[in-house]
Amino acid sequence: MTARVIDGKAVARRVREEVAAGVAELVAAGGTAPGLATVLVGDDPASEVYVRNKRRLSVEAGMRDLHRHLPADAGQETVAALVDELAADPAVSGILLQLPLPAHLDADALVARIPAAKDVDGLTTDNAGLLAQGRPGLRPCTPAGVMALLDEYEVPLAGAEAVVVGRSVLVGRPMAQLLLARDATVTICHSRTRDLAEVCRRADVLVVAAGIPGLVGADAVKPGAVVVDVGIHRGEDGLRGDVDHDPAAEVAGALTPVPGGVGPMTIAMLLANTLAAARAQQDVEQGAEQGVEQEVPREVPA
Ligand SMILES: Nc1nc2c(c(=O)[nH]1)N[C@@H](CN(C=O)c1ccc(C(=O)N[C@@H](CCC(=O)O)C(=O)O)cc1)CN2
Ligand SMILES: [Mg+2]
Repeated sequence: MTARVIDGKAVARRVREEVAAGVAELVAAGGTAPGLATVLVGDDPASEVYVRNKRRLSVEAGMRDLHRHLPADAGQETVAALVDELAADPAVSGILLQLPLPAHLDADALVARIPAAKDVDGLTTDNAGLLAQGRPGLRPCTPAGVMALLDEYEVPLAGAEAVVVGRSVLVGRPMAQLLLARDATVTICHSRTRDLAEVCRRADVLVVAAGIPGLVGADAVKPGAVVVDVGIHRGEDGLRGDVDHDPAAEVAGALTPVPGGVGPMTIAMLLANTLAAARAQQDVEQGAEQGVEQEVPREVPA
């Protein structure tokens, strides 16, 4: 068997087109184009590429690029002051603090300063708490992108065995919550899991976000399973993921490639979150003008 290729590039393009149509509709209805503030601290080459792509694609979707760049030696107070300034700026719909930050900075403390309504990365404890409680909120972009791919390919989730390898705040934990919200039976694996391959082989849906190149081989894949590879590693012969692709493709029913799988979805979902945040903020402003007491509506992007 050779696995069906899950084409993240194509799905991401379609999501971005839908977001662009949503932005145009918001503006045509008298609203303001969403403003995305990407914040890059330092000059990590991979982060520079990701932020450049986020900016380019946000502009292509009709958004305003409110990018800010700080030097690698910017102190905690300086970054905190910038986040506070963006938080207070009504032109800013969404704030994205590109990770990883230089090691001398306390990333958690900085993320905590982002208002939940502008947290287009879905990383604040407010948005994580809403997700944990199964309530609407802004969702982390990579796991939201994985869910959009699974839906696009009509992967059944209710009652399915889902295994997530990795427990990061950015991917593994929210991924497990999103699958749980869709009634999958979810297992989270990590560096201390005994017999990883055996646990993975139970999965109808296997999501690998461990950050270890080629960690998951064909022996860890149930025949016919849907395998989603979140890893991205730069080697001498190009990019590779956490899954040993070619052998796994002989066993899986469907598999995401690296590149061209989950990566492009991360940016597409960021744009969807930014549009949702802008809509919610502009609804609130209209509500306030009409004297209506209204809580910030937090939409779950498609
Ligand atoms: N604040 C955040 N920081 C980081 C996040 C995030 O979601 N929020 N995720 C990753 C990096 N990331 C976005 O920031 C990201 C990674 C990969 C891609 C992507 O399109 N990958 C392509 C390959 C691109 C290449 O050639 O390098 C692919 O897989 O096809 C987009 C975004 C860590 N930081
Ligand atoms: Mg630190």
